[in-house]
Amino acid sequence: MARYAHIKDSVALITLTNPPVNALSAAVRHGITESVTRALRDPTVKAVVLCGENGKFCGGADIREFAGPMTGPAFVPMLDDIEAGDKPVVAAIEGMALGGGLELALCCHYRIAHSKARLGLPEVTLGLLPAAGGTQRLPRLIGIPASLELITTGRHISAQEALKLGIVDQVTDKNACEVAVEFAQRVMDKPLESRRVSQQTVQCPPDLEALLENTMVQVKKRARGAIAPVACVKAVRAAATLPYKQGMERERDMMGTLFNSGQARALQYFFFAQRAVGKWSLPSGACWNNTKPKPVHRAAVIGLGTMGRGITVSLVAAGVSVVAVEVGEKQLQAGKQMVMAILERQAQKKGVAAPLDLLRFSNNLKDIGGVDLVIEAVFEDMALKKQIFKELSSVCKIDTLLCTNTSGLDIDVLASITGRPQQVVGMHFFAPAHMMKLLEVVHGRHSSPEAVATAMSLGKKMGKVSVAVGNCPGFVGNRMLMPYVEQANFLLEEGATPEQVDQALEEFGFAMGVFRMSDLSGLDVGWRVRKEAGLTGPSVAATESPRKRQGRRYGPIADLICEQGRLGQKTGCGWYLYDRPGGREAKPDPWIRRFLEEYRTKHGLKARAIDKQEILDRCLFSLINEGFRALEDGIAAGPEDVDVIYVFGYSWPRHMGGPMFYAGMVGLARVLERLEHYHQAHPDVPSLQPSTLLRRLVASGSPPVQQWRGFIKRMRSQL
Ligand SMILES: CC(C)(COP(=O)(O)OP(=O)(O)OC[C@H]1O[C@@H](n2cnc3c(N)ncnc32)[C@H](O)[C@@H]1OP(=O)(O)O)[C@@H](O)C(=O)NCCC(=O)NCCSC(=O)C[C@@H](O)CCCCCCCCCCCCC(=O)O
Repeated sequence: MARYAHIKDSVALITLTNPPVNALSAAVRHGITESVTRALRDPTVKAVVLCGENGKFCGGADIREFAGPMTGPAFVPMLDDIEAGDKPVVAAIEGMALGGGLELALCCHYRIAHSKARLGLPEVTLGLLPAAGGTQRLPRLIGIPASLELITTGRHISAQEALKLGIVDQVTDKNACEVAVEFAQRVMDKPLESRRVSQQTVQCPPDLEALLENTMVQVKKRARGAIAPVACVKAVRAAATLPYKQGMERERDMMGTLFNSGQARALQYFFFAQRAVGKWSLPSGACWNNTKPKPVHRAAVIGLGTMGRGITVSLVAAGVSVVAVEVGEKQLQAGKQMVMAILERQAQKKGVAAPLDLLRFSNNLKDIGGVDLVIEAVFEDMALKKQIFKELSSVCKIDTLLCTNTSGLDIDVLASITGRPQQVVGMHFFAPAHMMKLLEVVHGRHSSPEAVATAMSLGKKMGKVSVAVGNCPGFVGNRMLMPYVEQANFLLEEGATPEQVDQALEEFGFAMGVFRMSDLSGLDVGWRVRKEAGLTGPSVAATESPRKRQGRRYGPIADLICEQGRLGQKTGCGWYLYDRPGGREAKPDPWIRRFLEEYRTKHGLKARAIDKQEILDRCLFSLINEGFRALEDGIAAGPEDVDVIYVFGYSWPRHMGGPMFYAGMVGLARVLERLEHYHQAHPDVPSLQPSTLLRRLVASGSPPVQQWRGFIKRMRSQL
């Protein structure tokens, strides 16, 4: 796990060998300890170079080991011994030095980085802090302000930035290992005292207290209840105010708390969940490693509204040449201006030229004949989309992939309009599409594995986290959102206010509560969907009770609000009041309060006090229940898919792992019991009826979320 070689007469070369990222597993730590001891004892060795196999220095501690009891050499004494040794140790950083990997480099006396290497202390993203001396050594090396920023965000930086900050001593375009060996030969006789970072004093800025306090306020605001960023600030404070040894004690104590926390478990689960969703598979057995994607060099985007603009920007930014089509001249010009402005802003930030040569605008569908892939992003109207797909199948070359950005309409219906249903897939982006990381790739009944592979790989190229999902109304994300929104509406009928519901959800960790989110995206979006579904509008029979649809409870409040022209931020009022149309600051609206009182009186409803727990239980558990149903139906392949969708697409707090992980944390039996309780109280609300999968999991002793895929497979094969 660490290879030892004696080279150039006087240099010991120690290579970490634990593919794919040379993580510091117990075996690797054994290897390092043994090799360093050997080098320090060998009188013919005058200097040591530490590097990683396959051009990767080290990706940090082995995260998988955190799930069980830690064995093997402890990190801190191992690193302290390297630093205290009497022979210079040079870290040759290629690929990455992250987390424990960077901490390993920080205890070396010199650091040489390859120009393409990335460095960082991302422990905070795993619910931890850099507990192998990172919080104490980094501030001594680069000062408090830069350390605070790097440790609390977990940001990866380039070798060039690391050089500027003083983290590395040299950056090279050559083989970093060879450069480090030459470097080691030059410094082998130099004194080491000044090179031991732990022995240096921390340079504190004069306004230290204000800086720490200010950072704490910012971090708490961003953290939405996450505890690790707060601990990171406290650990850096310890570096600034305490001697090294005491600082290390603070670091260890805080790590002890974080290490065993539910948040750390959730974030570490989520790290692997993100990687698991890339390994997609279809019911046919086709999957990520047996299907080759087609290259996409030229694409077309149809429709230059909010979605089309964001998709165009993302494609161009990924190096794909795009023809953006919009039929109306006014919309075309407005879209063109916006797309170019965003691309120019992005390029300015990076200090490069905007790739405008990749971009063409047209008002004629015939201009897209030669593209490899089309993404339709017009208004959410089935008739319009059908007409476009019909045209696309006649103007596009025979092997062009036809994709739709629908947020929930039936992919199979669109595919059936074309003469090439196997080449139709959904690419459901989230607004704003150039910022949001999530992409649902929807496979229809006829979608070919190659079409799915191409959309998945294009999504990755565009910097998205692509999740393959099945075809059903709302796919995974919006399907689960329906019962969540429905419960929030019912809570208003029963006595809650929008701000009370939102406050409970925001305290839970959502960036925005359901009503503020709805105001932001526009209340007309859901209104249109409900009209299409025949739940409201002229298709509803006059004899139908306003609070019942097809024998089920229905909450018409959102429809009534829309009928008043209150469509959210864009109209200056929705569930909240804004200072102007397009305003952002939501204020409670006395009009809504009055409206709700009158509504309840009209329908003979008596308002009751509703507590935070009931709000959370009903909104979250109904959403989770639908997640179980999506798993049961095979629409989502595994709980990781659902969780990644919710964290990246719907701002579910990452430190809660995602809805399915959260259900496991709360206890599946409790989720089941609460759903049963609320379903008994509201028998006319089917979304509260516990799903079969949830019942079966509970009956099987509530296995951990990591085992659900196997369980679901077995459950399906027994049906
Ligand atoms: C490294 C990457 C940037 C590479 O990205 P890339 O896109 O190229 O590849 P993938 O992301 O797909 O990864 C490939 C493959 O590798 C797996 N993997 C990656 N990194 C790790 C890792 N660190 N450990 C394990 N496995 C890893 C990944 O899962 C993929 O495999 P798969 O099968 O899933 O496809 C990118 O991967 C990346 O960003 N990695 C994570 C980097 C990171 O976050 N590093 C920090 C790790 S945490 C750490 O280092 C902590 C240190 O500070 C040490 C602290 C010492 C703590 C000691 C414990 C003390 C306990 C005290 C408490 C006890 C209290 C008590 O109970 O008494």
